[in-house]
Amino acid sequence: MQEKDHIFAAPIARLGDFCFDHRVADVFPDMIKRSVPGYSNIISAIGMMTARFAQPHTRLYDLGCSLGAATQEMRRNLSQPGCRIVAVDNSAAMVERARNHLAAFRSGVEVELLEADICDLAIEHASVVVLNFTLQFIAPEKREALLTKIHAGLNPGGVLILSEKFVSEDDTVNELLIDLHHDFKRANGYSELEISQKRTALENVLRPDSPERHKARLKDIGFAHVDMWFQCFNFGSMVAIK
Ligand SMILES: C[S@@+](CC[C@H](N)C(=O)[O-])C[C@H]1O[C@@H](n2cnc3c(N)ncnc32)[C@H](O)[C@@H]1O
Ligand SMILES: O=C(O)C(=O)C[C@]1(C(=O)O)C=C[C@@H](O)C=C1
Repeated sequence: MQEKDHIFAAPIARLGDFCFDHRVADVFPDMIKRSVPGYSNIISAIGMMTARFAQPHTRLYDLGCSLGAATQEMRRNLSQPGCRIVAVDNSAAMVERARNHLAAFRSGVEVELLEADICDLAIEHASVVVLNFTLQFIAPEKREALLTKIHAGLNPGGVLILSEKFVSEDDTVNELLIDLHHDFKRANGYSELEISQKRTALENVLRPDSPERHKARLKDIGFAHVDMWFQCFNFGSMVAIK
């Protein structure tokens, strides 16, 4: 049985910053499904894009893998020979649970699961790199260096799949998308208190960029083809092909 997310259900006197500790890791599948519109569609599409873009004898990276949902979908869709998936997260609680999750599925594909900061990771011989709702948690001043390193580590024809929460550059649309996201959370059973306490806890740690900012940065770094392939409210996913 999956545990249900009640982390922000009761009033919290001293609300700290949101972090990926063992309490979050324990309820993470329920939390992300009820919080991110389109999450399961994005996971499926990561599998579909893996099938298309994986090149034989290359590495595939799942950066900020949490419990390994994207890793598992990549693994299921990988038929190219000699590939290795490198799944990385800097939360010990996530990595510990990801190890158990991934062990529950039989597969011939090699997965290397690392507890590490993706900003310090070497990225080499890559054909597919996934940042599924991870870049938004990286300090804004470190994002360009990380994306530049990913671009350098990708083979020609390789792909970066970048899913993020966005901020709209139009204030009215931004408010609308945030309201619609909160409606989505209400419809998924979150209370007003849960929504507002989580919003406050995320304020200092999840700093979204606009789609325009992401696109311009990826193009400046040198990706040849960049576009949004999915968006629902203020959440979406982009592809960037080298
Ligand atoms: C929203 S979750 C990602 C969800 C996951 N990719 C999925 O598809 O289910 C963000 C993850 O990024 C990890 N993370 C944040 N900063 C990181 C860093 N500097 N290095 C490695 N992992 C990081 C967090 O620990 C967390 O597990
Ligand atoms: O719950 C929210 O409002 C979110 O922003 C969703 C979000 C995310 O985008 O990563 C935030 C933290 C949790 O990891 C799960 C989902």
